[in-house]
Amino acid sequence: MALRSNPLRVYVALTIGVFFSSGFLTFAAGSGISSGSASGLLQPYDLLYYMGVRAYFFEEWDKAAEHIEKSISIRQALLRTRRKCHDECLSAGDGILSYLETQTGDLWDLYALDWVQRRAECARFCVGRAVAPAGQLPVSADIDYEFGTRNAYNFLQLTYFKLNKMTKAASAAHTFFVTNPSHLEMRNNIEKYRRMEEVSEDAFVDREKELERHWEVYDSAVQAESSSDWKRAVEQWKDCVNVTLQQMEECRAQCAMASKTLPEDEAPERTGGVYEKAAALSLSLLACHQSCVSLVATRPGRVSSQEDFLPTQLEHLHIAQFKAGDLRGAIQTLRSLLLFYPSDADSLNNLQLYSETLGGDADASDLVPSQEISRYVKRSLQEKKLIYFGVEHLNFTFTDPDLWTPEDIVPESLREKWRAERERLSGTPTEEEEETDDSGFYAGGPVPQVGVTITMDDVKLNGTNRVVLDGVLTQEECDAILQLASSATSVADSSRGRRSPYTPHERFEGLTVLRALKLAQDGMVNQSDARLLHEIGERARVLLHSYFRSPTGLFFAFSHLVCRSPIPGHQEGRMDLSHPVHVDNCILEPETKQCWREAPAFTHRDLSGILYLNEDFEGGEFFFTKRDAKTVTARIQPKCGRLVGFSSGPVNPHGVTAVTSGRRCALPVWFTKETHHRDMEREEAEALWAADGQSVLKEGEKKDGEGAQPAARQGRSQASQGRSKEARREIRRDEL
Ligand SMILES: O=C(O)CCC(=O)C(=O)O
Ligand SMILES: [Fe+2]
Repeated sequence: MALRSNPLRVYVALTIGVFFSSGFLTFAAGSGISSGSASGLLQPYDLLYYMGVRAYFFEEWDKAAEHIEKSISIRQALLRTRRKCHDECLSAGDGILSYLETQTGDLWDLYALDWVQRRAECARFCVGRAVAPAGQLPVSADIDYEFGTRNAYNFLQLTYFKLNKMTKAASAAHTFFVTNPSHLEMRNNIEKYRRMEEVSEDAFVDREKELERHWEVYDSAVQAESSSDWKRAVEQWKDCVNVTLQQMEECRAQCAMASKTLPEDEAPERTGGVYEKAAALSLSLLACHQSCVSLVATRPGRVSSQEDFLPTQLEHLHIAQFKAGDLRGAIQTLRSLLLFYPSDADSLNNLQLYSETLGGDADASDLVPSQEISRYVKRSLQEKKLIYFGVEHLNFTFTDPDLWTPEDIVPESLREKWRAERERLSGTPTEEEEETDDSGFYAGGPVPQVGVTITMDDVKLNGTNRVVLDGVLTQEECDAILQLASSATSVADSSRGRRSPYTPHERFEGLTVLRALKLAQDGMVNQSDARLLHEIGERARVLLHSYFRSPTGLFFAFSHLVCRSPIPGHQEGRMDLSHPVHVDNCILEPETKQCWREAPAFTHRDLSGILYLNEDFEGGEFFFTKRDAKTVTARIQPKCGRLVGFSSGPVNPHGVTAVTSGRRCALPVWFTKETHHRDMEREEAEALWAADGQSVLKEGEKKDGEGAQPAARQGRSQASQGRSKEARREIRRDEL
């Protein structure tokens, strides 16, 4: 599992550390919390999860499986309970509704917010009957993240593998992979499970499928549509709308109990008195409801939601109904769609067309919008109205997830503010925005190594914070590293490498410093070559740190020697890239030119470098583009000793053209300014060398005179002493 760059690995280890030192787990174990429901009430699932993870790190596999499974099932039971309570409390506080009809102005808002609270209280009381008090407390953001990213299944996968329960391991692997599709190691693990005789195809089930059912229906609706099977498309789209509405309810049901704090810590002028605090609670509950729009519209493993999710489905549905000859259905669907966009010209035209085709029958009373959609839109508008009241008067912040919200829901004063903001922004040319880099790097510093030259700078590379340096390695050094790559590959796998994660037409071999060291310890590769691999990375670090005038220390975030080679027989008519255009620390959306700095991107990477080792291959050219991922701004042909460096952010989208013959080897290096994101695997290698009496750091210092980096060096050596054990644990977790 390539979790080395995932903050979570650190998190798991740290959490365990904290628990140990506070004696919390000892207390928990002593107090007999070993099952989910000793008292008949649901116990806190987060505690069980921690216990499971602890057992995992102690390699107590049976216990790990038991606790983690229990925490998953208790969490699911908790979600079900909340849903049941949500449904039971739908009418709570409805007495207040009659006041609402008669009140206006601030009093209306007061009553409305009170009504929101009554419902939430009812739900909390109801949940209290089934869940132990500790289980009712909001879980920490870390636990939310663990379950949100399905990391529990990541642990379960290896746990079951160790227990030799391959079917369960495969199912856990698949479940994790659904939300982590770029997880290279899990993909490889899944391939291994597929090759196992005892694992049948049925094993690859998504254990969390219930929550994603609407996507399954969505995809089959699209499929029916693309094969022009209109009758089936109608059924599937109808189903999709219904399931989406249900998922929305599931999601909203969790809000009454979701983590939420009274804004006590905020400045008094912001939170005011009791009324403001109570209002803030109700508002955050409403905002939580609204956020379900985006959550439900985000596919597992994606970061951005599908905009206008429900209206889009209605759009598809009415077209399918029209094609299938169900004009009455089409009219009804269009009327539902018009609830979202009442003045949409296309919908109105279509409505007219359908009505004319149908003759005078179109106004029949049964052709009204669907009740569910009417209720959905009405409720959403009510919520938005209240929320915008809070935005206007109570400093509440809210990002509306919908595109269809009518203007008049937003108070005039807010609209005025937004207009001014838009005008201010529209004066800024987008091109200019593209070129600003807030990384803190500033290209043009000195290059502190004899023989290294600056071949291309920002001007020649048409961009910001980019450089090409030559002469970083000698030919002998390149040859030694290439030899290391070959030896490591022939040891690792007789089929010479795995399929590339970026293209099916290439193989991809990766070698980290730690792996090289271990191979050297086993006598499979030269010890001196393994050390050279470490040392040249360090050389790149010192050069780039200096050239980009980094204001802080730079730590290795990750690095591995990578060779790419074409798979014979898969080369004809290749249109793909060896590495598609991407940005190293965010997810590039070329259509909008946005770059999302969020998982699964390696968001902590700040500076990137690629140190090339050879040129005897075809293709494999490195190129920079603009944010559209199309306009190439510079091209660089790899060769021995050439180092491309650039800041890892959105000013530097880049890619690699297809490697069509030969074998292209390079050492990508990524650096972070944040010490806690540094690469612990690399540190473990350093610690092992140090324990062997071979001071790698000293050698690095001699070579590049990196006296200017005390922070980095200190960080590394401290970590070598204190954290190598954790690092080893983490690595174990990655391997099958
Ligand atoms: O190999 C190269 O030239 C670039 C690789 C790259 O961009 C990456 O691994 O992120
Ligand atoms: Fe990259």
